[in-house]
Amino acid sequence: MPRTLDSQITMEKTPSYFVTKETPQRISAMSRETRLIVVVRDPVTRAISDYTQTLTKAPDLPSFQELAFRNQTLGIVDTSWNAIRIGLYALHLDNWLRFFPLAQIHFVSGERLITDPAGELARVQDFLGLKRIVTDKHFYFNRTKGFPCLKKPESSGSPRCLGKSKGRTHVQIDREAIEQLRDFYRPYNIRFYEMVGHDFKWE
Ligand SMILES: Nc1ncnc2c1ncn2[C@@H]1O[C@H](COP(=O)(O)OS(=O)(=O)O)[C@@H](OP(=O)(O)O)[C@H]1O
Repeated sequence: MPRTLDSQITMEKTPSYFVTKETPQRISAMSRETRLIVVVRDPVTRAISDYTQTLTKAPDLPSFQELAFRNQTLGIVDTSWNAIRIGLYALHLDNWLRFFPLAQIHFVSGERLITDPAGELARVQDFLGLKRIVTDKHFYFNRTKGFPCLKKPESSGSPRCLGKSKGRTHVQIDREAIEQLRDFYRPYNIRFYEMVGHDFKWE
């Protein structure tokens, strides 16, 4: 980690941290004061997004259903497939809570990050004890991209959207498989809402 002054915050972003068993212990050994920010979205949409992303790198991949279910007729989900396992937020959080208090972990809603980026960023800034510098005026909705993008500060530069790999059109998955996955995730989601004290309304 780079050195920082008292007035600075070091930030590091690695999506796999939240779901890697050894990470909480390692981060805690480095600094118990670390604050953690996790972006979570509906685990069913997340799994489809994950699959869509993998498919661009490996077009011969088996179908989503083949990977997601051990037995689709019986509705048995394959929790060993990463795209499914990552969405079991309550289980990953259990692991973190052995090393960090909940007050040091902030969950950003992936859905609201799209519909209300400034609102989500306000909560992140509050969590980090920062002044609310990033506000509504820093975002605009880009119709071509279909997502909010960053306006560049007043005079300099041009607007900045996230790259092509963010916000891809998802692979179409049949209704039945989606319902089966919703049923599968429901108890884990409810437990997660209870643990963090917030209902993300994934249904
Ligand atoms: N402003 C803006 N622009 C574009 N995309 C946005 C934005 N805000 C959130 N998102 C959502 O971010 C999703 C991609 O992020 P990832 O978590 O896959 O990124 S990472 O690869 O883990 O770094 C990506 O998921 P997909 O839509 O499934 O591609 C987006 O829905």
